[in-house]
Amino acid sequence: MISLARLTNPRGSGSRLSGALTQAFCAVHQGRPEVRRLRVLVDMDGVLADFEGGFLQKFRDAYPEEPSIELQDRRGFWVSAQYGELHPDLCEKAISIWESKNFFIDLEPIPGAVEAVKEMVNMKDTDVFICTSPIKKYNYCPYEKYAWVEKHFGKEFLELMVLTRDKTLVAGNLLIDDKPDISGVELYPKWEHILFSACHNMHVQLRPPKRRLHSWADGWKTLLDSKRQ
Ligand SMILES: Cc1cn([C@H]2C[C@H](O)[C@@H](COP(=O)(O)O)O2)c(=O)[nH]c1=O
Ligand SMILES: [Mg+2]
Repeated sequence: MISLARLTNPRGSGSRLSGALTQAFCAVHQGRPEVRRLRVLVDMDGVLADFEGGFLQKFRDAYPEEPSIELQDRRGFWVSAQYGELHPDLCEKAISIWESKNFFIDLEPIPGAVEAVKEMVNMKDTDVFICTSPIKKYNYCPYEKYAWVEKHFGKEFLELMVLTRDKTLVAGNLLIDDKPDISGVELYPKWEHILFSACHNMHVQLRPPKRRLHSWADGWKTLLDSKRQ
């Protein structure tokens, strides 16, 4: 017979994920009502890792003669599109920056992000996943996204990684993400999208009831509580 521990934790790693499964299994087995857990999906670029700041610094280092865009003048999610409007060549030059080795691993954490997510994973009845879209040029990006999480959070957080180009397929209660429009094959994603403020989306007017998280110093715990039943 397969033991519960083996069923929920096949490699013997004491993860929070297997802890959640164990709790649910025990609750049902013992006839207790299962506690509704809150599942929070947290984006990486622009929410945990400072993509925009890292890009601007590396773009200026690589192309000192070219014009660049101050963070306060960024508009629209796609950096490549805004640089392409300055000059057609600059779209490709911008892309070359995040396609380069060490771009993703060198990104600085967004202020307060590491502390907030470390606290979030330890909250009662809460499951957290890091949900991020890799670029299609896969030489460095997926590897470095894992390495970044290990570097800033620790090995055990690798269990929480979800890499997908379509976040609508991932089920959760909340998706904290800096991209204003998140679309994909699922027309009715399970999550409520919370727009995380970033230089490129500051001027986006949200249609109610859409909500923002202005920074990790903003009330993220209140936000989570608003989704609990
Ligand atoms: C600004 C910008 C970003 N990308 C890429 C870089 C990242 O891999 C994703 C964004 O991921 P997230 O999970 O939505 O944060 O998009 C890009 O290809 N072009 C751009 O201009
Ligand atoms: Mg993002």
